[in-house]
Formats: sequence, structure tokens, C-alpha cells
Amino acid sequence: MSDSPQPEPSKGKGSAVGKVITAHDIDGHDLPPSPAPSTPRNGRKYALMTELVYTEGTDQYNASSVPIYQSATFKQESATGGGGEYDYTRSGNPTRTHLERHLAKIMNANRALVVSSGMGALDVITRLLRPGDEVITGDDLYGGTHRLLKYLSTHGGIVVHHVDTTNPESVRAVVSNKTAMVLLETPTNPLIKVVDIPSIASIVHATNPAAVVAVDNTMLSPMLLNPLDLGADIVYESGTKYLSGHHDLMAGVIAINDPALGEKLYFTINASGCGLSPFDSWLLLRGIKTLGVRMEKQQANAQRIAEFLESHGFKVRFPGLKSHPQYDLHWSMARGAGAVLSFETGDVLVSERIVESAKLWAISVSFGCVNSLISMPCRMSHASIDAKTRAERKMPEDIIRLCVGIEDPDDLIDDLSRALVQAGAVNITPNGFSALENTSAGSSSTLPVATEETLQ
Ligand SMILES: Cc1ncc(COP(=O)(O)O)c(C=O)c1O
Ligand SMILES: N[C@@H](CCSC[C@H](N)C(=O)O)C(=O)O
Repeated sequence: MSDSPQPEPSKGKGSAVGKVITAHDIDGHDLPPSPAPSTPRNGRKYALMTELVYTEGTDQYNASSVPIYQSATFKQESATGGGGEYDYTRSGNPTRTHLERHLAKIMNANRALVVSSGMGALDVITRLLRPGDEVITGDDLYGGTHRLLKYLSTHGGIVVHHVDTTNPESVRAVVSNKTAMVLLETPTNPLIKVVDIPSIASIVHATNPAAVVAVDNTMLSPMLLNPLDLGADIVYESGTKYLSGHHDLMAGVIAINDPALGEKLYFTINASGCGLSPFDSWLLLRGIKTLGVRMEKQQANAQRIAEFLESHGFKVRFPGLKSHPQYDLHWSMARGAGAVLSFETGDVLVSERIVESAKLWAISVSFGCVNSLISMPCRMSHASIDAKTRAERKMPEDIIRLCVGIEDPDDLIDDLSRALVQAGAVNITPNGFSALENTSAGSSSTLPVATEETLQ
């Protein structure tokens, strides 16, 4: 293990395993109620912050950075199967393996697999399903997840139940021996609803031990949540977001503890050819090393922005705020609030003007990157959910999503303040400004919006 920290830390320092980081630590705010501990497993000796930086194994030259094995093929010693560990990069590649071992360690998993995008990861997972199988999932989901599930229900013979997963009893009401998979997101994108993973996993496994509970951990990353420790069978996430952190690659990660399940998923990756390329594997490894510091700063900034907006009268959705209706539940599972928040203005046109008036905040989909982003989910990341369904799911058309980066928070607040004023989203008072009356009511106009109808 050439790039392991040397020498071994003392026992005292080693006891930092399981130490948590939160936005509150940095900002000097009160700590949230008993943030969930990080359970060390899979050979982890150090605190997660440390483990992120050090990867296991190296090459014959003791390279500090794992080489990019930019090779499609590997020569064999004989025609009868003799040879090394690798034959063809679709089936396996040393740079990808290095990344997968590192991810398994930091995700508290027995095995991790990496593919070409987060949606690629979900595609691999849903290939466990057979026609007639039932899937239970939430009523607030990333738009791409909704689109893939809709495709499977229209063309794959899969029955999909969208229920309010913030209430475990809604899952109990539909789970049966036909349930093959339960798919959860927490906090949800973009309404930031929190889902009780342990309760749902125990309800599902008690009713049907064969059903698989899969959790999309994109919104928090392994820095803040380990769904496998909470009863999930599969955790997956978009490596495009926090894990890579720079919006310079697309990747998807799947982690599991059950070896048989791991083999099935690997089979699909090899058979379908969606494994992550050597170069993107290398880039992702590099990104993961700074996940801890990025997340620490992003969370601290997000907390400042959330408090700023709330103090000016906006209805803000963020699990770092005590006003979040599931604040205690979130902190019983997670070690931080993440850096994505959303708020409403009460008017779609006002929201549009805010987004377009911001200068520092880039108008962009995605999140988890070092620079801050502003978006209108109903027009952008969630446009693949048709307007009728969005309305049924009470997704406010005026909702603005902020994905906070590592910039100076005062610059972010100044830019946002200017945008709010310029957009006419606030009343100017002698002491500053406050949100307009209809903002906190969460009402929204229903102007016609462009939607992407993928399935006619
Ligand atoms: C919660 C969530 N899951 C999955 C994905 C899919 O990831 P990717 O864009 O890497 O395919 C996204 C975003 O795209 C997301 O926001
Ligand atoms: N045009 C894309 C939109 C990607 S949204 C990316 C990300 N998950 C987010 O929430 O911003 C598509 O149709 O998938």
C-alpha cells in the first residue's frame, strides 16, 4: 500500500474513525441532534476524511497516482485461458478496479462497480427486474429516474407504484410478494424530502425478503450517508456530482454487500458494456480525494445561504434548517445536510427573473460541483416529468434550486440579494428587504411550461 499514510497513527488519532463533519462544525453553529456515526468497515482504519485520500495498491514503480491503463486489450499467455487478471477493458481494467476498491472502502461496501453515468447505474440495477415485477418508489424523484421507470412500466411490463416515501406506512400499504425493488432517494431532488431508510427497509424485508431496497445517494454522497449501514441492499449514485466535484466527467457508482447480487450486476455491466472508461475512472479517483474538504465548505456555504433566505421570509427546503419538517429524522441517518436547497417565490415569472439576474450563480443543471448553480427544476432537471404529473405531485412550478459551491459565501449572498431585488422578489424596507407576501404560502402560478413528453 504505497500511498498509505506513514507511519501508522497513534491509537488516539485512530479513534477519529467515525468522526463526523457538518456545516455546523465550521460555522460555529449548534451541532444538530446526534448526527449519525460513520460505521468503519471493509478494512477502514482511519477517519473517512483520511481514507478518501489514500487508495490501496500501486504499480511496479510505486506510482503515487494510479496509472491510466488506456488499453482496450491485455495480452494472454496462452490460448486456453491462461493470462493475467484482465483480457478486455469492457470486462475489467486496472484503473477501474483501483477506483472500485477505493469506493467499496469509503461506501462501507463489500463491492463497488462503476459505470458511465448515474442513469447507467440505475439501468444496470433495474435489469434485475423481470416483467410482472413491482417497484415501489417515491413521488418526488430526479426527473431522469422518473423517465426510466416510466419507460420500464410502458415497455418492460414492470408495475411502478409512486407513493409518499416520507411515510413508511405508504410503503407498507403496497409492498407484497410481487415487490421486487424499492427505490428511494433521500433527501429527494428537488423537494428535499427525507425518507426513513431503516424503517422502510425493515418493512420491505419483513414482508418480502427477496425484495431489493436500492437507495440513490447522489444528494449526500458517502461522505454524509451510508445507506448500506441502514438496511439498504444496493446504494447507487451519480459520480457526476459530489464524488467528482468538478463537472468534468459523467459516472455512476453501485455498491453492494451481497456477493451474489454483485455478480449479477457485474454480469450486466460486462454484457452491456457500460463500465467506466480508464480516463474517467482516473479523474473520478482524483475527485474523490478532495470530497471531504469540498463537502465541508459546500455545506457551510449552503447553511449560510439557507439561513439568509429563511431570515428574509422565504420558504426554504434544506435539512440543515431546524424548520425542516424531518430535521431529526435526517440527522438520525446522515452526517451532514449536503449543499442543495430549494426555495419558492410564489410566482414563476419572478423565479425566472431571479435565476436570470444572478451573475455568479451559473444557470445549470446538476449539483455537487465546486461552483454554485441556480436552476428551475420544472423547466430543467425535472422537465421530463410532464406538467400534469408535476402538479399531481405538488411540485411548485416556481421552485428555484440552489446547488452551493465553495466560493466566498458573502459573494454568493451579495449576488443572490442583487438578483432578488432586481427580479422584484422582495419588498425593500428601511432595514433591508423581505420576501413578498405570497412567497411563504408556497403558491405558484401555473403558466404553460415546455415539457418533454418522451413516451407518446
Ligand atoms: C438524484 C439523482 N440521481 C441520479 C442522477 C443521474 O446521474 P447522471 O446524470 O450521472 O446520469 C441524477 C442527475 O442526473 C440525480 O440528480
Ligand atoms: N437534460 C438532462 C437533464 C439532466 S438533470 C441533472 C441532474 N440530475 C440535476 O438534477 O440537475 C436530462 O434530460 O436528463
